[in-house]
Amino acid sequence: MNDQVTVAVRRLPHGESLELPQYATDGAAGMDVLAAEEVTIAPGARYAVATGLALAIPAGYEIQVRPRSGLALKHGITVPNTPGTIDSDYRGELKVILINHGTEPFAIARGDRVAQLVLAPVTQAVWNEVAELDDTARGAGGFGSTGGHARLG
Ligand SMILES: O=c1ccn([C@H]2C[C@H](O)[C@@H](COP(=O)(O)OP(=O)(O)OP(=O)(O)O)O2)c(=O)[nH]1
Repeated sequence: MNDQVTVAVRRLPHGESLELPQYATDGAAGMDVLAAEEVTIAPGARYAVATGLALAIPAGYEIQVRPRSGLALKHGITVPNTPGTIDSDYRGELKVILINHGTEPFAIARGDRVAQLVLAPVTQAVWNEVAELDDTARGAGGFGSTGGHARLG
C-alpha cells in the first residue's frame, strides 16, 4: 500500500444511497465509479453520465477518469476524452463521458460501474521562453519518422 490522500466528497441528492467509488482489489490503481442515473447510449452516441458526486481534490492532485477495459472490449464503451481530467478546483458534479463504439445500444442502470477514477499528482509547468532550443538526434522528426509499425531490425 502506497501513500493515501484524503479527498473530500459530497453526495448530491441523486447520488444518495449509492456507494462511493471503491478499489475493487488491494492493488487496484482505479476506483470504480457508479452511474447515478439510468440511460441507454445508442451506437455512435456520447453521453455525460451523472455520478451524483462532487469532490474537493487536494491542490497538487487531479483525478483521471479512465475507461474500464471490460466495457471497452465487450461493448465498445469507452471514454472519448480519456483520461478525463477532474481539476482540484472543480466543485461541480463529476460526470463520466462515455461513447458507444459498439453496434448495439448500451443500457446503463443506476449503480452500474461505468468507469474508473485514478488519483494522480500534478506538476504545473512554468514557461522559459527562449530564442533557440537545444539540438537532439530526433530534431523535428515525429509522427512515424522512425518507421511504421513493423518491428525494428
Ligand atoms: O470527464 C470529465 C472531464 C471533466 N469534468 C469536469 C471536471 C473538470 O475539472 C471540468 C473541466 O474539465 P476540462 O478542463 O477537461 O474541460 P474544458 O472543456 O476544458 O472546460 P473548462 O473550460 O470548464 O475547463 O469538468 C468531468 O466531470 N468529467
